[in-house]
Amino acid sequence: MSRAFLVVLDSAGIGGAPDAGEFFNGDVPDTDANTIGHIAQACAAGRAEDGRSGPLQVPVLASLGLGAALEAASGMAPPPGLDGPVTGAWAAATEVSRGKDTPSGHWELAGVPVPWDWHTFPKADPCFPPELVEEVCRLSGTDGILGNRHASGTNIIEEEGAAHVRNGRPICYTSVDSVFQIAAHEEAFGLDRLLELCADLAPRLHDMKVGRVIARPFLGSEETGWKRTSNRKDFAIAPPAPTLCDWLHEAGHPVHAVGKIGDIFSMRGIDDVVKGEDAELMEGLAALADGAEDGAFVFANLVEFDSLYGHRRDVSGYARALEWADNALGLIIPRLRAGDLLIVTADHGNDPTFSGTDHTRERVPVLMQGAVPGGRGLVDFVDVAATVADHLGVTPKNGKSFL
Ligand SMILES: O=P(O)(O)O[C@H]1O[C@H](CO)[C@@H](O)[C@H]1O
Ligand SMILES: [Mn+2]
Ligand SMILES: [Mn+2]
Repeated sequence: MSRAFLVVLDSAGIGGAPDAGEFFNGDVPDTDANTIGHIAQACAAGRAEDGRSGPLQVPVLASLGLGAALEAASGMAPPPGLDGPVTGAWAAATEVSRGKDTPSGHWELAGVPVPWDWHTFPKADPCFPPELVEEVCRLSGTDGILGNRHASGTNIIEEEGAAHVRNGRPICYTSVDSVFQIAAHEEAFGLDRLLELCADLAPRLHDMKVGRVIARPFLGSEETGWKRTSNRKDFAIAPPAPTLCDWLHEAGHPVHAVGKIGDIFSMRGIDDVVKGEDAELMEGLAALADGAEDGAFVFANLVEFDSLYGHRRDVSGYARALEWADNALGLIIPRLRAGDLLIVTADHGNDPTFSGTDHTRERVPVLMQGAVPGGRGLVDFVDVAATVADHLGVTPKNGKSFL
């Protein structure tokens, strides 16, 4: 029996979402956002020269069909670096869930579109209701909170880090996503205390249809600067129905998660999880390519495209990360066995050339190694789940297989 590997490059969208005009960064609709397309254009124009140079160098993703998927999704002619011959199987997928966030994207890729409207907090200052603030204070034993507004996570640590270390109040903030995020110093506040606070708060926020409470621990000082650590933890609402992980798990297939996947699916239908920074996750993925059992499903998320570069609007950084991942995937592919299927995709966009600091509503690439080569054109997110299930001999509960 063969295996299936589903790798999500978090936020690597390819533009063209038909409903992008209904999603915003500040006052600007996401209509023209195109994460991969705009990064490739910036690279080709010499506008992404920090730590790298010239056209985007992603020969593996390009030969799997990234440029073709980009063109099918958005009509953009593939820029230099994405314009070579295609030998893989590819598609461009459209999302229907009403959120441009990580859980919506992943659940729908796993066969379960989100049936509800997420609760988001108003772009006001303060943005959280007083009862919620009281609950945070009660649970954390503090006399107030810091933040209480929409913010970028790295900016708010700059703004509130010193006060936090002085008065011990947790830094609470949100974004256009359905999230309640708490940043706290690992030593001054305590990592375990932060994780416990988030775990205790999560049920109340999930009842409000807030998708995630996210612990954002950091270290450092005002003098040396602040740095977020990889001890981030997402306390996500559970998927509304059994997902691809459950379909396969119930049919007796081992399911291995890499990265945030365990949190996103509340560990449902998942046997074990590899954690760490993206470089460690990529090593974990390579080890699973070598060692995962026959019939296994390996589901990986690489988050740093989004967290380190997309939200920070860092075009060179995003391009460097894509080039690094392309090289690493090129080393993993030869380690796959005959009959294995690898799908590389994304969960939403986060165009680093775009206005604001939030995700962007986009179509995503579906690049396949191990399927019959050729283009499948425009498909649905749920078709990815159907394809993986079909490949492993399990009848999909949703979607159409590409095989
Ligand atoms: O700016 P940071 O803290 O990275 O936050 C970002 O990360 C959140 C969860 O992925 C998003 O909703 C966005 O707010
Ligand atoms: Mn994401
Ligand atoms: Mn994000």
